[in-house]
Amino acid sequence: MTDITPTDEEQQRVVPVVAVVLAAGSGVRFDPRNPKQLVMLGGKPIVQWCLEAFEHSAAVTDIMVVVNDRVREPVEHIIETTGMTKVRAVINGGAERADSTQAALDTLARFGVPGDAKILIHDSVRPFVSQRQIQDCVDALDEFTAATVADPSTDTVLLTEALGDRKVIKSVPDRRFVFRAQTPQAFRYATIRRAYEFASQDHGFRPTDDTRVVVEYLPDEPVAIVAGSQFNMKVTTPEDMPFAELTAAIITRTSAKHDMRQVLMSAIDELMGGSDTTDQPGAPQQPAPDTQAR
Ligand SMILES: Nc1ccn([C@@H]2O[C@H](COP(=O)(O)OP(=O)(O)OP(=O)(O)O)[C@@H](O)[C@H]2O)c(=O)n1
Ligand SMILES: C[C@](O)(CO)[C@H](O)COP(=O)(O)O
Repeated sequence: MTDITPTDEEQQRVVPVVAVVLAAGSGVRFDPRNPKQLVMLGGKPIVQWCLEAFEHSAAVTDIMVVVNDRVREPVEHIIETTGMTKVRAVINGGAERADSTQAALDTLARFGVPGDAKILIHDSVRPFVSQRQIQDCVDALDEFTAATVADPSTDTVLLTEALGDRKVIKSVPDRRFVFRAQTPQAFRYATIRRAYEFASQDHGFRPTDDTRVVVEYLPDEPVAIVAGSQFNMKVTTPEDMPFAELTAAIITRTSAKHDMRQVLMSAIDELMGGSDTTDQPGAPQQPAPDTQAR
């Protein structure tokens, strides 16, 4: 494992924390005529939920969005009209997910991002990433060079092989060790860059996520698991929409209640002569991690 213990001088420096939001997919399994990253969910496009989560994160310093020609204009419109301040670039992706990540890594190199920068790569179609998950990814990189949000499998997973024209079970992994990969997937820049350099020599390699690139090509670098949840779902097919709509409605309601409590507490605070009520019993609490106000 690479030694990433910072020197005193390095500790004084602010390490960039860059969120890369991948939105260059064509959503074939959803509806290729209707890019899913732009589909409205609880009153705003799916990609906007993700962008706002990173914009509001205290840990994230910069955001890069990876798009295709079809979605570029609407995505730029969202960034402009919502007044996001952390988006540094909207770049073109590639044919496959890994090509889009590669495009982001190349752009970061051109920007001169340091090797110890923390890079969080996120699917634009996982709208409900929580502030806790983002922060836990950032923190995990103080100990590891790679980490991924993942959710323990509640299903028993079957690994299969072909037998004639059927599939039969080859093995059944112990469920206690089985997790479902989610995003963000987080890396020190030098680590993910090196893994992708190796992968680029291997033309048949088609990873569906970024941690796999580290697992395959840098097997000595452990990839830490960060707690995910079922709410950090990916919108993959139209069947995912009812659950997504329900989750969006719950978050919007919780967030509205939270805002109302904030207004009331400030009013009370003013009436009481300006005492700080935010740390006292009954002071407004953050909504539960998975339903944090965005
Ligand atoms: N060439 C690609 C392919 C995917 N993605 C992004 O990576 C995430 C992966 O989610 P997935 O459900 O696989 O998205 P799509 O590739 O769009 O879906 P499909 O495989 O059904 O076409 C999405 O945010 C997608 O926009 C990307 O930026 N560039
Ligand atoms: C990165 C990912 O979201 C992890 O669950 C996933 O691998 C993305 O793409 P997929 O094509 O749906 O597997």
